[in-house]
Amino acid sequence: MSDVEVRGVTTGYGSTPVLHDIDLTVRSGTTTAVLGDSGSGKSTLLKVIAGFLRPLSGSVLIDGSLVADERTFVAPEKRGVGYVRQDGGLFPHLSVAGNVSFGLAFPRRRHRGRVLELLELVGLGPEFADRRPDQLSGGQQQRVALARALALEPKVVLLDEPFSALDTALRASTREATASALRQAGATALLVTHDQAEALSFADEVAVLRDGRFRQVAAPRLVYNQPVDPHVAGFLGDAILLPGAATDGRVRCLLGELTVAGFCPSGACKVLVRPEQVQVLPVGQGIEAVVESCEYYGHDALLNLRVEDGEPLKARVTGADAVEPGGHVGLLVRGPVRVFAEQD
Ligand SMILES: Nc1ncnc2c1ncn2[C@@H]1O[C@H](COP(=O)(O)OP(=O)(O)OP(=O)(O)O)[C@@H](O)[C@H]1O
Repeated sequence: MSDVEVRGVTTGYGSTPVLHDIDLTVRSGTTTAVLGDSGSGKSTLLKVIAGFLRPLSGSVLIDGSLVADERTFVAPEKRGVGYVRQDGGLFPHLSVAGNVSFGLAFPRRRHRGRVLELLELVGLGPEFADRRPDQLSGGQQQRVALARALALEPKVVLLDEPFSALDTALRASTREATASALRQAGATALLVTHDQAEALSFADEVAVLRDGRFRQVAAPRLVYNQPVDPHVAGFLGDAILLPGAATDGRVRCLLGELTVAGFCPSGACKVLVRPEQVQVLPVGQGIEAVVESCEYYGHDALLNLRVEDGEPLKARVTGADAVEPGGHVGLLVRGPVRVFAEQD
C-alpha cells in the first residue's frame, strides 16, 4: 500500500471553491480520519483523491505518482483506489461472492478461494458467500462492501461515512471489523466521519476540517489534549471554556488557580477544561457548585453544574457517582489545563 499526498488543493463545484489550498499526507499503511461538520468538504476531499472531481489548483499524488493537477488527470479506475460508500452500494442482483469478485477477471467463479479469504478478513464466514445483499444486515453489507474494495488490492481505501447508517451496537462491531481488516491488509485508508468518537478510536491521525480548511492534523491524543483552538476543542468532545487571567504558567478562573500545560499567554484568556477533569467531591471541599441536571448514561453520567452566578459547567462521573439535581458538591480540577488567547 502507499502514501496519499494532497498538496495545496483548491477545488469545488463550478467556480465556487469548497476546499481551499489544503495539504494532507496519509502515510503508507496508516489510517487518517477526516472529521468535520456537515458541508465542511469531507466527501469533496475523497472525490478529488478518487478522481471524481478535478482540482482547480494543487496536486494529488498516490504512491509518489502524480494523479491530478491542473494539467494531469488519471482516470479513477487507473488510480488503484477502493471506495466504500455510506450505503455500501452493493449490486442487489449479485450474490455476496458475485459482489466481492465483481472487479476481478473472468470467470469469476475461479476466485471462490480468494472471495472466502476476503470474507474471513472482514469477519464473515463462508455461509454468507451465496446470500444476496437483501439477506444481510446493514453491518454485514458494509463488511461485504469493504471486502469488495479490498479484492482489487487497492493502493488506498477511501471510506465515506461507512458506519453512519448503522445502529450503535452494530456500528461498534462493524468499525472494529473494518479497522482489523484494514490493518491485516496493510491498507492506507482515509475515513470521512462527523463522529468524533469514531475518528479518535479508529484512526492513527485525525484531520479536523472546517469550512474547507484543515484546522489541525495530528494523532488522536494530541488533537484531543492539545487542540489548536476552542472550535477544535469543542468539536472533539465536551469542552468547558471559562474566562481566565494567566501569568507565568498559572491561570485564575471560576474553578480556582490552575496549572497551564503548553503555551500560556499573559493576561485575559480562555481556559479549556474537559468534564472528566472536574472531580466531584463532598460539599466543603474545593469550589462549591449545585447540580442543575444529570444526564445518566449507565457507565457514566454528565452533571450540569453551576457555581454561584457563573457559567454553566459539566463534570463527567461514573454512573455510580451520579448526583441528583439540586445536590450541592465541591469541585476540583485534576491535572493541568490548556488556555487559548482571548481572541481565538
Ligand atoms: N455535486 C455538487 N454540486 C454542487 N455543490 C456541491 C456538490 N456536492 C457537494 N456540494 C457542496 O459542497 C459543500 C461540501 O460538500 P461535501 O459533500 O464535501 O460536505 P461533507 O463535509 O461531506 O458533508 P456531509 O457530512 O453532510 O456529507 C457543500 O456546501 C455542498 O452543498
